[in-house]
Amino acid sequence: MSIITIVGAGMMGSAMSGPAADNGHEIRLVGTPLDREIIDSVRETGFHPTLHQQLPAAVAAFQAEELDKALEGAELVIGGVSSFGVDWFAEHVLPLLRPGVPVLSVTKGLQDGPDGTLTPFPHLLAERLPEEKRGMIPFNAIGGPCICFELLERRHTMVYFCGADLAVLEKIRALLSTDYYHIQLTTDVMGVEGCVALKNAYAMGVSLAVGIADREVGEFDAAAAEALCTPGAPDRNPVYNPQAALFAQSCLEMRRIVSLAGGDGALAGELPGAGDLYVTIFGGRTRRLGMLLGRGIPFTEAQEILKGVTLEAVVIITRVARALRARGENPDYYPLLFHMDAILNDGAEVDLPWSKFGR
Ligand SMILES: NC(=O)C1=CN([C@@H]2O[C@H](COP(=O)(O)OP(=O)(O)OC[C@H]3O[C@@H](n4cnc5c(N)ncnc54)[C@H](OP(=O)(O)O)[C@@H]3O)[C@@H](O)[C@H]2O)C=CC1
Ligand SMILES: O=C(CO)COP(=O)(O)O
Repeated sequence: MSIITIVGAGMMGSAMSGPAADNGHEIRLVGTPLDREIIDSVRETGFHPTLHQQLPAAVAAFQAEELDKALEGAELVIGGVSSFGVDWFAEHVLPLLRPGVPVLSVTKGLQDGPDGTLTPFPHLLAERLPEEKRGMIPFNAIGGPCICFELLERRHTMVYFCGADLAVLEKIRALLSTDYYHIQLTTDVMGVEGCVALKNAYAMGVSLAVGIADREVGEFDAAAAEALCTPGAPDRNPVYNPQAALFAQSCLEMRRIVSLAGGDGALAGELPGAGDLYVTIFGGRTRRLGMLLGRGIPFTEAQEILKGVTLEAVVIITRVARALRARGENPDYYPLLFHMDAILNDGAEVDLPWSKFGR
């Protein structure tokens, strides 16, 4: 039995309590200052209000100000924030980490630099460690298709754990592996993290086709809004050829971008790329944004409709398009990405550049 501390009580961080509990560990779930109500609820009844699921009995909940106490004796720290919470994590959590205790993050995203570099979060966090702790904390991440609800329902789920040191990754796998949580290991952090961040961007791109087809059903009214914004609602006008073509184009562009950034581009056709793209198109939140935009709803209006929903696609599309521009890359090599950037950042209408797709 080990102590595992999860920092960030959002949906995915909290869902990691499933495999941790099934391995018999003591689990401490710490909220960010924004997670106060979640922590109150978990403390009172064990119920997680955004996951709408009961957390395992082994979970003890802590408010943000109890972070130091929750980290005492921990053998693994799981970072549960979204890309919007990475600065908070760097500022408030990094200074409290104990040397030698590994971090495993669920966060999917990349940070771009002025020269067009794309940095995965494990590298970014390592750079932001206080001087006296540099090199003393191994940062690792989880990448791959894993919808939080299903992990907590103990559905078969296969992911990668990535980090610089295979021996550390082996130890973390031993803490969390179960007969339903299948974990592969790799030291290709850029490959895995690049793919899983980019799939959020491209899940929006593929879902544009669903919204475009929905235009044929009628005006954008209450029924259309419900069909497009309710998780799991069936498509009103199901069409698959355009989605399949966009899916393939997404894999092609992900391969090019990940290779350019220094990762193994082949992963774009495997679990972190195609696998995670598939699950996000069918089960993720990003899908709703793509469908609304495809329906012809301007981005600012779509944002308003989806207020409160975590949408990382917007950030990743903006950052990666900016990085590719900074590198002087030919936009015709990434036509779907640049079209998505124009829709979000220049108010462009959805008009998929079909003639530019393919090799
Ligand atoms: N949901 C899923 O199925 C999966 C998600 N992921 C990844 O896991 C990460 C978390 O996603 P998920 O749990 O779904 O998202 P949630 O929105 O449920 O949780 C996000 C977490 O980050 C915190 N956070 C957000 N903004 C800030 C901020 N500005 N300062 C401090 N903390 C902040 C949240 O606090 P608060 O809730 O109060 O905003 C919360 O603890 C994402 O990067 C996502 O891509 C990976 C695999 C699957
Ligand atoms: O990353 C995810 C599944 O692996 C979840 O995607 P969304 O952010 O679109 O919900």
